[in-house]
Parts: sequence; C-alpha cells; structure tokens
Amino acid sequence: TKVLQHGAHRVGKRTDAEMATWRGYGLGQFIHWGVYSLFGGELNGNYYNGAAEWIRSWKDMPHGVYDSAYKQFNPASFNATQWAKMAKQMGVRYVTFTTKHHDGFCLWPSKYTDYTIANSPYKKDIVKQVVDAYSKEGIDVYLYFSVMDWHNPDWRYDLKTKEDSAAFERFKLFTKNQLTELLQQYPQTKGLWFDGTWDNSWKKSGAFTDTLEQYLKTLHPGLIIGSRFRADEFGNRHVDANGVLMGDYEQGWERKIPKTYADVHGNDWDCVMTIPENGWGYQKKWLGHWKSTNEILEMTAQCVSLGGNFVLNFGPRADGTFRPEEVTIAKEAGDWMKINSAAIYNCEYTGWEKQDWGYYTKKTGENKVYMIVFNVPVSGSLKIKPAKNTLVDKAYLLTAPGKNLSLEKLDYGASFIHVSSTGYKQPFVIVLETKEGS
Ligand SMILES: C[C@@H]1N[C@@H](C#Cc2ccccc2)[C@H](O)[C@@H]1O
Repeated sequence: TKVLQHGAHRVGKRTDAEMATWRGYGLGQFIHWGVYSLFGGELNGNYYNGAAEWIRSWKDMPHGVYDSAYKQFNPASFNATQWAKMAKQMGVRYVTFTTKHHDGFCLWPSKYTDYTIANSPYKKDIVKQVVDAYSKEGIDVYLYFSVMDWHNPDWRYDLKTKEDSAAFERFKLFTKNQLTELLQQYPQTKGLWFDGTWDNSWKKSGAFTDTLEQYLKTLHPGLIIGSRFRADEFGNRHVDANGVLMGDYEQGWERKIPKTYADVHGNDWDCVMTIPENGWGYQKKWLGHWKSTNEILEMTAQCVSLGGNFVLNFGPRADGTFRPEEVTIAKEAGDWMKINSAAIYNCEYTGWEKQDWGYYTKKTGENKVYMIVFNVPVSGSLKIKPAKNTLVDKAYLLTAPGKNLSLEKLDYGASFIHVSSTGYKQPFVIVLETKEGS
C-alpha cells in the first residue's frame, strides 16, 4: 500500500449515531428543481434528447437564452409544506435537494454571486423553505451541491496554464464560501451530496478536497459526505490509490443497483434513481419507459436487501407542482410502505442465499428476517435457506402475525413455505422469527 497524505482517513464504515441513522433510512427522495425546470427539456418545439437539467449544454440552446431565463423563475404554486407532506406520506426518511446544479443558479440567496433566487421574480429563499418544511415533517435534509458551475467564469475543466490555476484558486475559495454559508444558514442539514466533481481541475485538487472536507466536518460535526466529493493526491476518486473508499458512503450508484453484496465492498451506499429512464429535472415528455410503483418498490427492496438505501428522484415543474405520475407513485408507494415499512426501515443485508421469489432484509439487532415477495412460483412453494446456525422458529405474513405459515423442511437446511400461487397485485412480506441453532 502507498503512504497517502490525501487518501481515505478511515477504513470501514463510520460507527457514529448519525451514520447509523443514515444506514437505516431505507427510502429517500431526491428533488431536482431550478432554471432548467422552466424548459422541461424543450426549446422552440424541439426536444433535447439528454437529461433535461443539462439543457444548457445542448448545442441548440444559446447560453444567453438559458442564462437570462431565471428572470422568469417565479414558482407561484410552490408550497414546501405540501412537498414535505407528500414525501411523508410516501414514507421517505431523507430528502436530497438541489441547492445549485451545474448551471450555477443558486436556490438560496448566496452572498458570493448574483445568480441566485434573490434576483429572480420569486426572490424568497427556497432552500430555507425546503429545509424547514421537511425537517418539520421529521424528514432529514441533505443538500445537493454541484462543484462544476457553468456560470462562474473561474470554473475550469482542466488546469493547463498559470491563468487556469489562478482562476481555479478563486473558484475553490468561492466553493468553500458557498458551502460555509449553506451549513451556517441551514444547520438542520445532515449531509452534503456533491456532484460535478469528475473533471481534471477537481481531480488535480486532491489536497484541497481533503482539507475542505475536514473543514466542513469541523464546521458541522456529524456531517455526512459521500465518496463523490474527494480526490486523492493522484487524482483517484471514490476510492484512493490503495482502494479504500474516500467518503462516508459509496456514491457511485446513479441509476444503477448492485447485483450482489460483493459489489458494495462492505461499504455503506445508496442508489439514486430516476422515474423515467434518464432525466432528473422536469421533462415535458418522459422519453421511453418510466417505472411503475411496483418496479420502484422492487428496487427499494433490492437496495435494502444489499445493505443500501434507495433514493427516488422527483423533478417538479417550474411552477412548483409535480407531474400526476409522480404524485400517483408517491401515493401508491406510501400506501405500501404504511403496511410494509418494517421490512425496509432499519434493515440490513442478511447473508442468506438469494432466492427467485424476492429479497431478504433483516431488522438490525433483532432476530427477525423479512421476505419481500415479488415473484410467487406457480407451485406456491417459496424456498428459504437460512444462513448457517440459524433456525426459523416461525413464519407468518406481516399482515397476519397470529397465523403461522406451514414450513416444510427440505434437505440441506432448506425449507418450503407454501402460499397461494395466484391473486397477488403487489409485493407482500413474510416475517421469519429466527434463533441460533443448527
Ligand atoms: C444526480 C445526477 N448527476 C448528474 C449527472 C451526470 C452525468 C454526468 C456525466 C455523464 C453522465 C451523467 C445529473 O444531472 C443529476 O444531477
């Protein structure tokens, strides 16, 4: 292993209370909202075929048109309390909200640029309203912050000249100042979700990213920052030159979910996911397939079964309203969570052999394993194979705790649980009460 000055400063998971809370969230919400929401992926009747929040980078989008659009940003229907109540009803336990995306527009009245909500017709501090409303509903708030800032003239993709370096020094100070004001003005914030850190300029600033992360954590003890923030002194991101994760959790699962537990390398992690195939900001047209509630519930179960959290993105319209599809998904997912959240909240990876019917989760610190069943075979026989030295005492539907299901012992430590083979409209949960033994 190499001796690194600016690699990971901890091997293994954080063991403090704040991180234990994060680990148990299970389900979260992402919200992408900003100037890009005004366009919804469209300009003059033509549709941008990329992610709508990247429309400023579209060759058909004159930068002047985009950069003056904030003068139309005036979300008359924005109601942070309604957003927070929709999220509460859905059963999310944390929200990640865009304070500033790649375009550089700040949804808080930053002192360090004029390109902020304070100079829009709306004027009011959106970040404050979101932080206050979600915190009031008991939902923890994390602030998304894009380091890459297309609006700031000192931003550089690479550092090739002395001028580049001089400009980027100014940019690094600007970034530190903005992060300081976010943490000081919104102290309820539990963590920062960084993005736009993939360019050479940032990869060449490993020492700075290390110092800045330590500064932010001193300013805000317990702060949670994922692996997308740092670079080590060799420009490695996420994991340092010794292969050790830099950050409090693995933050690479964007629109993808690990297949096996081995894929997460024993780290904490979350998956952030769009409802359409791609696109985080509001899109007038959802291109291609978009996920049903049952697909979203399956992704949630899959993530929790592998020790992670699932974070679903919503892209409100410029006026502050959500698409009907998003409202429906939040309601339907929430109705399922109301009945079944015991199998999602404060649950972890069981280590039991994965079966085709669905996913196992395990309540942290309890002798309870949950089967979240998505695929009942035509036989109606659900095979289970508990981990070594684990016996199943009894099995019952989460919704019918008093009625034990029949457990038929098989060879090799396996058993069948027999259920009806038809009539399921949505996933259901079976509780296995376990004890040690062979
Ligand atoms: C959380 C998501 N990260 C951002 C991105 C990206 C990206 C950048 C380069 C190549 C592919 C995807 C998206 O705009 C959204 O904010």
